[in-house]
Amino acid sequence: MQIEAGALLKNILYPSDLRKLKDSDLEEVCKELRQFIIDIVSVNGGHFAASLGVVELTVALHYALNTPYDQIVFDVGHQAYGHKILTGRREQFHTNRILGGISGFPKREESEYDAFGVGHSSTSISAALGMAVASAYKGETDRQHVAIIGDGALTGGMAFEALNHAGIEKSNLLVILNDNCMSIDPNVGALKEYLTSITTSKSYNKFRDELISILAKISKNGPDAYGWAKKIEQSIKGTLLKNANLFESLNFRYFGPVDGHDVTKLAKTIEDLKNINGPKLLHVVTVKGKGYSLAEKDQTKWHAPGLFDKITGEIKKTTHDKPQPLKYQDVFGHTLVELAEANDKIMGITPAMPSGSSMNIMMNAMPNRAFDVGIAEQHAVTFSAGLATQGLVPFCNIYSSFMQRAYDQVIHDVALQKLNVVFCLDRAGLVGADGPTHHGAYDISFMRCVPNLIIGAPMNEEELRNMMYTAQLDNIGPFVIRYPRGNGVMPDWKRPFKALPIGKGRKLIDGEEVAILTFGHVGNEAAKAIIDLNAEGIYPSHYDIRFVKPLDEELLHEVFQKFNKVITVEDGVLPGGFGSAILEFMSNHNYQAQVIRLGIPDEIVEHGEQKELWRLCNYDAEAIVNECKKLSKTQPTQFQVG
Ligand SMILES: Cc1ncc(C[n+]2csc(CCOP(=O)(O)OP(=O)(O)O)c2C)c(N)n1
Ligand SMILES: CC(=O)[C@@H](O)[C@H](O)COP(=O)(O)O
Ligand SMILES: [Mg+2]
Repeated sequence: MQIEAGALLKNILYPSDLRKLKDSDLEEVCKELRQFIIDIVSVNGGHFAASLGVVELTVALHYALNTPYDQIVFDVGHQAYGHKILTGRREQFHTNRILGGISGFPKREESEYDAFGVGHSSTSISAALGMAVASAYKGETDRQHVAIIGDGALTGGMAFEALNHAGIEKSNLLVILNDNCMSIDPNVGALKEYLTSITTSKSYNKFRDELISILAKISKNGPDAYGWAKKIEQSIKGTLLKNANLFESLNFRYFGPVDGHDVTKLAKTIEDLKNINGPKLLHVVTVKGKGYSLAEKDQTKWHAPGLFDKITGEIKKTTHDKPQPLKYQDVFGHTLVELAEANDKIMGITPAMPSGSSMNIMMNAMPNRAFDVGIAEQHAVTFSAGLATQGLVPFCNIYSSFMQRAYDQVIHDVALQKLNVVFCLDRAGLVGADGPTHHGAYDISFMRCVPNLIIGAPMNEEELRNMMYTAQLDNIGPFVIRYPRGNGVMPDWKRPFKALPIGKGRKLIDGEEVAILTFGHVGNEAAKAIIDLNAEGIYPSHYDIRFVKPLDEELLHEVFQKFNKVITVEDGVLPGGFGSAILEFMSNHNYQAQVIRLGIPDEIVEHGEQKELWRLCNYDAEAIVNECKKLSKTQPTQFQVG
């Protein structure tokens, strides 16, 4: 749906158009931009509050800088909607996150204004520093490089690795810290408390604005003046902050905190900072959800609210004929509390996703036993390992794609030491509208090759509960449980716990001619397919393999002794995945069969609705029906592997 932009915004196709306006027009541009974001996100969905919070910052940056020559790197990128609208994509913005439409995150192939592809957090300072160093090397002394990083993203270790490096480079790097005291949930940690303390330091704030513009003016007048400027700055800051500013200690010149909603002042400040060389950090204070009062009040809910009525603020429920089963994440959250009530060794850990993972259920019920450690996946894993060394049973819940960050920790700190950490990988498989940065595509492949791991995927809520129950029973070493984004399939999910035999699958349907082997929730697609196939007189067997490691060899011998036509289905990449594990088994035991592997192909899968993507990747019920029909017609003269 096309939505009309305001009178000024309508004439801004690119930042060069914005730069033709007077600075007295900027406030109106912000108003129109904010309204445009509200209009489209309310009918289209997507990330909301973060983009509203940086409207002024975005306008000021494109006004003061010479983009795309000057480069802006957004951290995470969920706040870049204003940037997209101002940089040639206003007319496509209604396709945001829709199959075939523009991406919800900055993406290099989409626009030359998107200096760096993002989605995962805490990368902006490293990337912008790389660009700044490259520019210096190429003699592009006039080029500006800006990293915009939120206070949440700054809790990620990578951001500190980059600050540490940038502090000794002379490159022209501006880090803008967008401080709104929020991650998706309220931001956490000592750093957050530190930022609050400098934001509220009255004595320092008194001097800040004057200091920035005086420095910029003096700096412009040559190297001597620059030396004087530095001295004045150091003595003022030294007195006021007693050399205690974290960023100053890392050789950054620290400016701020400034009001992130005063667009003209922001534009002037950014203009001034262009004249100050070396690494510098501008601390900007904003309100997440600014300009939409409901979002300002409940920032977590409005981080990505789904569709809503922009007038009443009512969030629209997806309409279904009958009540939907619970989301897997909620089954996890409630089950964890139930288990923790009975087992006082259980602890909960999430790196910055309390609401997304439903770890907040345990955090509310047992605040001393559940931790949000910030956007710090590596730390989350090794912290869990530490807990496990003391006989506790940590349930460390990490989205599959964010777990990519902590791979060495899984191997070095958990698997090698055979520690009883339970990894719950939420959002495993294709996640939908967030797209390739967030698809939990790789975990089966990258986990399967690590010794000592047990890796299971529940086909439904009852199985998830039983896997979680089994994982905490005995000290059985690291246990990975992967499950998808979205709803389960059982209305009555809360069934009594049963211990599962580790490495044992189950035969769900005893059929003939073709065996369908599934791993996890995709088993439900096979179940649907089998109903359709039966109607056409085709009766395949269905095995829910449950554990990709260790594999149920006994069950697989049964399969390959009976069938020479096999389909494997998984919600993960085919290279090295579940189907590959089955091929390895066949090869190890000299079985020959025609095997069709269905799953995510060896290519980047873009954004779209989950079901659309399953269709596109050919592993939904329809695909299983088609492949099964093809197989059942084939009379193999020669065995093939597909
Ligand atoms: C590595 C990684 N872990 C977790 C996330 C999920 N995530 C996306 S945005 C966000 C909060 C970011 O907070 P902040 O940087 O302060 O931005 P704000 O939303 O406040 O503008 C989190 C935790 C992510 N994108 N990447
Ligand atoms: C930007 C980001 O990384 C998160 O906001 C992510 O989009 C959350 O995904 P879910 O909606 O699946 O929790
Ligand atoms: Mg924040």
